[in-house]
Amino acid sequence: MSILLDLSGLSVRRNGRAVIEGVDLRIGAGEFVGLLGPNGAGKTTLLRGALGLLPATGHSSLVAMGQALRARAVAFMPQGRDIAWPMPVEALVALGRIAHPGAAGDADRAAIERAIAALQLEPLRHRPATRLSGGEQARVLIARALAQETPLLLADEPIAGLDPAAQIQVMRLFAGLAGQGGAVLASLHDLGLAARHCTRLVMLHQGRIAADGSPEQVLTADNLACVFGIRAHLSQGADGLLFQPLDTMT
Ligand SMILES: Nc1ncnc2c1ncn2[C@@H]1O[C@H](COP(=O)(O)OP(=O)(O)OP(=O)(O)O)[C@@H](O)[C@H]1O
Repeated sequence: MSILLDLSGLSVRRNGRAVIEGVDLRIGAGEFVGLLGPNGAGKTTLLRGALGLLPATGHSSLVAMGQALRARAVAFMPQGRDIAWPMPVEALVALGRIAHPGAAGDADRAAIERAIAALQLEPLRHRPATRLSGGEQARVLIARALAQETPLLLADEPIAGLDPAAQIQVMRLFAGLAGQGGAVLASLHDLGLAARHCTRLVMLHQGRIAADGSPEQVLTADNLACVFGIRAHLSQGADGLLFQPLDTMT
């Protein structure tokens, strides 16, 4: 399995406080990894530190490769959905091709069309992106990241604010990217969708990895109680894993 992300001893401080501490994480081709953790656990900080968007100590293969190679190795969908300019949806998706010199060639056009089709944006393609709903804007930003056609995608809460059908479509899309030999690392709060669609889960707790493995290995009663403070039920149904939160521990 070729390794597309290699972090070792990655630590990030914010405001003088250690927010990510000594994270070791290797992600290989074929993996769709859900990055889980309660609010403030450090998911965004870990993603941004791995990308070199926040100063970090330790090793990140993405930082080590330098900016030019990185733009072809990884795409990033940030948590913030701010779209500043009223450019048409298809022009915004096309920005994903900036790392590929010779923009507007056939390969670029094809990549943009694939991304628009994957996120079902055809009816919106000529609309100014600033005049879309929050969920529609999220789909446009996922499409921009997909148009980059990198082997690795990092996505920070990509399905937040999407309706149930769009959430499932995006999770299937990411699983498909992994199935075709890419890799996806996505922070997620929906543990049910994470359990059903991710090949592997990484659970962060106070800046450290508390659990890393298959959904069954990670979503244990002990981990859910200790890290999330909830009681929940995980079972194997006819359609796959079913996760049901039941109550808080307090
Ligand atoms: N700009 C900042 N300056 C200082 N501390 C910050 C800053 N941004 C975040 N933090 C702190 O870093 C810690 C981790 O935040 P981070 O955003 O990485 O968490 P998260 O797991 O992504 O949370 P959420 O699920 O709420 O998005 C939190 O304690 C947060 O208060």
